[in-house]
Amino acid sequence: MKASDCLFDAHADWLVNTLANCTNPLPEVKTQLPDGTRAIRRAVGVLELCPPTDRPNPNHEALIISAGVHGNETAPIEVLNGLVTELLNGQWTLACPVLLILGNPPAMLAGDRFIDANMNRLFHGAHGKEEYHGLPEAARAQFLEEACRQFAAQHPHNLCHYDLHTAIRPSRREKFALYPFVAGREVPRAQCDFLLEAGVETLLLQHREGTTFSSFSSSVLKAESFTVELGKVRPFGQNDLSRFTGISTALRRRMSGLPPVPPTPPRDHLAVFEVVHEIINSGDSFRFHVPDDVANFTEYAPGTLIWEDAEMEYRVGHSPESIVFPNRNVPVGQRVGLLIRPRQSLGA
Ligand SMILES: O=C(O)CCC(=O)N[C@@H](CCC(=O)O)C(=O)O
Ligand SMILES: [Zn+2]
Repeated sequence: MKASDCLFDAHADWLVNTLANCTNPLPEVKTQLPDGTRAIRRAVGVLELCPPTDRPNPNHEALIISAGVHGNETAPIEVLNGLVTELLNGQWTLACPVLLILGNPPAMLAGDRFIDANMNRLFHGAHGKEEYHGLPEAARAQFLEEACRQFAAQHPHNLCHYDLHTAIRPSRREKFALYPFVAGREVPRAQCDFLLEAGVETLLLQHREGTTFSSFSSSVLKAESFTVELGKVRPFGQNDLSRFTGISTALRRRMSGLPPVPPTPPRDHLAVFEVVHEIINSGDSFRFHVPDDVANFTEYAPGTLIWEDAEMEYRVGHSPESIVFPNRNVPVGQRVGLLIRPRQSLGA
């Protein structure tokens, strides 16, 4: 029997198995690949793979790679599933322990960002809030946190987490990563090189801890974590996967333990931005003056009115500011968008 037949249903791959069982509490299944790699399906959409202990791990690292935390962001799901299929077919050999996650299977099946609550606001303990009590997405976020905690306890050194997404809007910078805020933390050079290798030429430094998956793994597990935006949201089967070869090649290189490649373009090519202002839906009187169809990284001139409510307004400050993730359709108290500006250096 093939390893994939044991982990999934016969003739199914990981994604098919995940979608077919998205509301089933699947039991844990363990198997071994012909090369000795241990493979554990911890739950629906959660796979842990560990090379034999005598195999070198040249980059001395462990990886958490997640996709599908938003169910309609399908390209990264297809990328990750493709890597799992190659690995289980023996096309290359795993060098480091990996925890691979398809975040929100019911939303993936529905083709929606989420079912009841945006799962990428439920991490870092937020799943325990009263308002989310009893929601399957809160239970899933809690489960994923625990799976990551256990993985991190076994592999505490050089743990990295890449949470792969695609954006709702088009973007003037197609691929960009967000670095969660942790006081005093600076972005390691090797991570910048990896982003460039993956074709991600823009980095946005977050300004405060959040309730995203990457913020959780960064703050709690001390991982080097990034939310990586790889293009635009499209339904399953409608992605041009040739636009995602950068990330899949770079992740395959990391998983198979090959050495880092010198950055092309050179490291200085990484454009770095910082958050100037986080726009929050303040309630009934909140008015957002950014049009619905504006692209990420659209720049606004000093003095432009961005939002107002009964008590205050926000205008762009002395230098231009760009909008990222504009979305007026979020619950009161949640993020409507970020205003950002270029930053001269990483400070690292
Ligand atoms: O395009 C959008 O408006 C959202 C795309 C998306 O899901 N982005 C993540 C970013 C998470 C972070 O800030 O690290 C999200 O909103 O959850
Ligand atoms: Zn997303």
